Amino acid sequence: MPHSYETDGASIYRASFATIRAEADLARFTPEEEPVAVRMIHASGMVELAPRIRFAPGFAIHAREALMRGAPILCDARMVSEGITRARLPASNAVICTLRGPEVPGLATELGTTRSAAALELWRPYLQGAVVAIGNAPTALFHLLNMLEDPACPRPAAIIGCPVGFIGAAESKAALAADNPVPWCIVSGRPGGSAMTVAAINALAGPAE
Ligand SMILES: C/C1=C2N=C(/C=C3N=C(/C(C)=C4\N[C@@](C)([C@@H]5N=C1[C@](C)(CCC(=O)O)[C@H]5CC(=O)O)[C@@](C)(CC(=O)O)[C@@H]4CCC(=O)O)[C@@](C)(CC(=O)O)[C@@H]\3CCC(=O)O)C(C)(C)[C@@H]/2CCC(=O)O
Repeated sequence: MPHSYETDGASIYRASFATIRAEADLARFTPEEEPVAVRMIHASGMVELAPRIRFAPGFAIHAREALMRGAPILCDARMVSEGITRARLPASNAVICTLRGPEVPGLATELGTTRSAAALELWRPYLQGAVVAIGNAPTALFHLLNMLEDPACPRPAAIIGCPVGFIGAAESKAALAADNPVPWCIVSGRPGGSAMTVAAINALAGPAE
């Protein structure tokens, strides 16, 4: 007997968002933050994620305005850059991931760090006013914070810092929230990942559902 299931994509999205709004505690989010949190929960399948999603004051407004102005989106991993829905971007924004640049392995050896962290050195020409999306590598987020300690380093408009894992993820996100270099969004603790980070960008880029 064939399985019966919902086949309409738009209906699936509608039902998902309605379920999240019925089950997750979203009361503390501002109207600008709420659609971002909903889409991050949607990408993770976990309404329990809500208390871990944290925004610096004004993050959602700053990030959305930057995207509207045409800011580039700087991604730590291809899983992030590939996931961004180009049709939602308000200004045909450039989506940049430098991880596979031919110079990156050598740079990583020279700097004594991971390729994910070294690749951020290639962000410098694009960093001013950009929207940063770090969804995989804790070392990338730590490296960005170290770069931003230099007052001469260009400032992004907003940072989504949601690396995942057991080594450095919680610590790098706590450091971002504590250092407060520019408006940020984090998922506190070990959870995070490319999918949640992409979801945050896709929410900021397009209309609220
Ligand atoms: C230690 C690393 C971690 N990776 C994690 C989780 C995932 N990574 C995937 C993939 C395919 C990639 N991870 C790399 C970024 C690679 N991962 C690392 C590094 C060794 C170090 C980064 C760090 O610690 O900050 C990193 C390599 C590097 O030198 O920077 C990747 C580039 C490896 C590669 O293929 O060469 C690659 C990213 C490719 C891309 O998208 O461009 C996973 C899919 C794992 C898998 O294949 O099984 C998964 C994706 C998670 C996600 O949602 O993004 C961790 C858990 C983040 C981990 C760091 C923390 C830890 O606790 O270990």
